[in-house]
Amino acid sequence: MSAGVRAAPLPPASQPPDPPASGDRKPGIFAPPLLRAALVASIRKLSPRAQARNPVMFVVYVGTFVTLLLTAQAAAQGRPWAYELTVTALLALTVLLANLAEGLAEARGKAQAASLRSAREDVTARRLTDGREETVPGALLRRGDLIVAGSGDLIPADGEIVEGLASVDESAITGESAPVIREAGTDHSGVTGGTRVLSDRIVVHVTSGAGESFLDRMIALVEGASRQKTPNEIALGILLSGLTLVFLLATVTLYPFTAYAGAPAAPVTLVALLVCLIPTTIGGLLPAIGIAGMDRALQANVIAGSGKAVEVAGDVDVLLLDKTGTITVGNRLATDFRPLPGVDPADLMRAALLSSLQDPTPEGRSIVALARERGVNAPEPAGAEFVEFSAQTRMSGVDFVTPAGPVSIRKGAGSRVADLARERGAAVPPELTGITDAMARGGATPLVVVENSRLLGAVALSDVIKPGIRDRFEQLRRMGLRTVMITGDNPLTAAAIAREAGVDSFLAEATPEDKLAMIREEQRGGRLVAMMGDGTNDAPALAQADVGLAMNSGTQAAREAGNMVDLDSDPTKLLEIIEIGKGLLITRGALTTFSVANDVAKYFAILPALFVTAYPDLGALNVMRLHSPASAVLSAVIFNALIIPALVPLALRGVPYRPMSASSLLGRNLLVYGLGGLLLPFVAIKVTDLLITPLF
Ligand SMILES: Nc1ncnc2c1ncn2[C@@H]1O[C@H](COP(=O)(O)OP(=O)(O)OP(=O)(O)O)[C@@H](O)[C@H]1O
Ligand SMILES: [K+]
Ligand SMILES: [Mg+2]
Repeated sequence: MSAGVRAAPLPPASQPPDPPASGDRKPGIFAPPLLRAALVASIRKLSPRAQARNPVMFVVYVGTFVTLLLTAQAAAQGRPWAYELTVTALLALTVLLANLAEGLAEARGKAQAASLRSAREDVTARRLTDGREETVPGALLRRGDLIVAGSGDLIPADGEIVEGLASVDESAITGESAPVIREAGTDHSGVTGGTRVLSDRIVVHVTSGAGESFLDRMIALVEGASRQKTPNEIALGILLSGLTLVFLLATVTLYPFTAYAGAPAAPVTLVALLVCLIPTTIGGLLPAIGIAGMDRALQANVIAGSGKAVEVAGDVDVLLLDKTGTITVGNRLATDFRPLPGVDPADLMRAALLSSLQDPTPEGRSIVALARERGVNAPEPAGAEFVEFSAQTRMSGVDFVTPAGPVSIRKGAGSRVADLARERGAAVPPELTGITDAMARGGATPLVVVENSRLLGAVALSDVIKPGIRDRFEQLRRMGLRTVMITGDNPLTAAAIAREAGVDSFLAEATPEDKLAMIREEQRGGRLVAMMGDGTNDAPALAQADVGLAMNSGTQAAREAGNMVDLDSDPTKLLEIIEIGKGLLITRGALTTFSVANDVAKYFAILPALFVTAYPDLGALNVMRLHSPASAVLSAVIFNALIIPALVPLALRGVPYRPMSASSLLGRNLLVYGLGGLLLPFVAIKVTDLLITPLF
């Protein structure tokens, strides 16, 4: 198998566009092992320090102690205390259930991360010290170490290949069984701990020691120890704390009213009322929603550097995408040779072939294949010096010496090669633009070939638009995002592909510096920008973008510059990340709406019942006809506690949504979650009241 891979190396960037199904890594939300871990966590989170992180739930926490004291007081004074104790138990349950929601989210994230991590444990490493090889446990590796991995070896740590080339089985990380080629000095030099070398030998510069790989960092983030609140979470937290304060004042001022009416409300009842009124539902679910966003990124095989990165993805306004390999399949293949008038087609094909014999890009290899297919063959000239393609020069070629004199062949972007031909003293025939424009308008990339000072013609490189990409851009547009295609290709080809793919705009003949400038420009206009990349020259742009998704196969510089890494190295993953980010923000918004609507409804459900003794006239308002003030309060507190676990699946899976503009989405969610949140408590509290009435 490895021999086959070697004979026909796979272009590393041409993995299937569709991410592997992630269902196999997704355990059920209440799966027993997760539930057990979450239960333990929910007890551990009872410490005052953990509770103080969440102001809304902290009020419930303090309230529980207050009602406990009131229970003890009643018992000490010989009064009945069953009602007090029940309220205390229900408030404690509320705190525990909120902890459980967070614990479940953490357990899920940890389970996913652990299944990724298990691949890399107990690996031995062949470390190179002063040219000598020694075997050490993988856990002892440090950043900066050099290791050797040969055929069949597991790579013990994340790193960058500094010497050699190998085909690597990354299925342990990506779930993708096709081997990929990783090579020193290219944009595919990154290797990940836990993947296996199938053939050849590589020397790897370790970039993260034991416990500090991307994966380790993500596990720590999910585990909460190093989890920090995101800006949106902090803003919402302040809003919820404000609401809590308002309700606290409202509840406290109720007391004088009831006292004045001659039937002072019991302090326990006031605490219960307060807990029902403050936004405990969203307060309890908020951490779980944030963790779930990171979980979902991990399920998509994307490792996020922080929760903020995922969240920002949901707010992105502009998406910058590469053409070749992102919008198109990336296997740009030579499909035609078009000689200039007076040029023998065989001369064009021979020159194109010679200049490509050592060109390892898919473009170069396909030119060799097409020329041979058309019956042209030429051996590599002795002493040939290959000139590698670079995005700066947009050319590649070969120089060699024949008995007749030196020969210099270049092939590349039309404008660059025409300039070069002029420099070499050639006149550029007017027919050349006709040939290249015709190719470009059809969406192909023309490569112009020049031999010494003679222009020969052009090679057409055709690429195929990825299936389904048009629909995805359409979806993004409906969500209010703008897509911009950036390409090193000429404007005509760019325009043709842009039109076919349905992107909003494009930037052609772009250098890596242009990318960075464009991101800055958008950001100056107050927009959030997402981009993906894999090369060292993408690193500045990845660092500048608000969401920078680096390919795992990319260089170390790119992986460190971005704030996310895609283990599948699939450029279209950016679209998925944006959907995950949007899902996170929408879920948080929907559950906040639901929670606040709930609280309002509870207010109207309980108050009339409370005051009916003091003000019998309020009986008319008591539309729910609850059994008694005590049963009304208990029903509301029971509902308030149980709604938290009931919404855990929604919080973790995310609110289902269809791509649409922010305003129509807001309208729709207000209707579903606002109206639903208003009505549900009435029904649920009435049913609970009926169920517990026999106990009175
Ligand atoms: N192997 C090659 N040899 C010579 N010229 C090439 C080769 N590959 C590409 N080119 C030329 O260089 C141009 C720029 O290539 P570059 O990789 O920077 O951008 P691209 O692949 O066209 O677009 P994208 O930025 O979307 O990947 C191409 O449009 C083509 O004209
Ligand atoms: K509440
Ligand atoms: Mg390219």
